[in-house]
Amino acid sequence: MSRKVIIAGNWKMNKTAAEGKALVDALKPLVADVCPDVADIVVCPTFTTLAAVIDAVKGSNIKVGAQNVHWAESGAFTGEISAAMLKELGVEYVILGHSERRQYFGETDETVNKRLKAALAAGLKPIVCVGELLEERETGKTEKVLFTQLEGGLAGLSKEDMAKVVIAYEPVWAIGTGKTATPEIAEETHNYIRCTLNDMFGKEIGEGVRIQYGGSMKAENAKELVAQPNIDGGLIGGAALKADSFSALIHNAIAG
Ligand SMILES: O=C(CO)COP(=O)(O)O
Repeated sequence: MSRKVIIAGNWKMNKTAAEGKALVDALKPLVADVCPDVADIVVCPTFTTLAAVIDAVKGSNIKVGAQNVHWAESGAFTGEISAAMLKELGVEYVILGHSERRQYFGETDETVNKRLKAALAAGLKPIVCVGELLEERETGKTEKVLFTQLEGGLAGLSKEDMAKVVIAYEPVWAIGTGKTATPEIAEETHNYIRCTLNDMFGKEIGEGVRIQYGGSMKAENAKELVAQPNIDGGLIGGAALKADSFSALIHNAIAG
């Protein structure tokens, strides 16, 4: 099954609204040649930068995602943002369960699952992150960890809902470290994720789910990674913070 490439920039806690607009203004002409049928290009700014970026991408092939969403519709949840609030702004995608949220903010598979259901109910397209720690890989626990994250994070989803979900495989040891998983290691793990999704939701759904790689992906390694049969794009941190490096990465990934 052919799956459309999806390259998403996770800006993390970087870029004010003015800086985000400047980045998108610089990126637009550099990626204007990328046909929307060939690849989805997404940028995921902070909540406070979303509105400026949504305005700046108008008329371009760049889509916008948020970095988190709360599961409740509204209520006494100081500091949180609902799915309806994101939808109203014009947000299309939302990153869920990033390892930094798991590590620093108490995110669990259960809360990822609640956020995921709220995002889907509101019509947002979720990017669900999974990935193992270095110690887990070194002690042979990678598949067990990924299975638990997928089983818990995707619990109770219908096939129809799963068809709308993107999975991001981000080995925690490769995030921001400059250490990329080799294309072989990444493909082996993506293949495991694909097989797990096939078992959970049936092949007709699992084979269609896009699985991004994330962790020190850059222009230099994007082509080889995305050339792997089960790697359908990337979730990019550092290399997405500059228009020229992100554009080069996107073009190389599409060539993969
Ligand atoms: O965490 C990431 C994207 O969500 C990856 O970050 P880096 O590309 O900076 O390693």
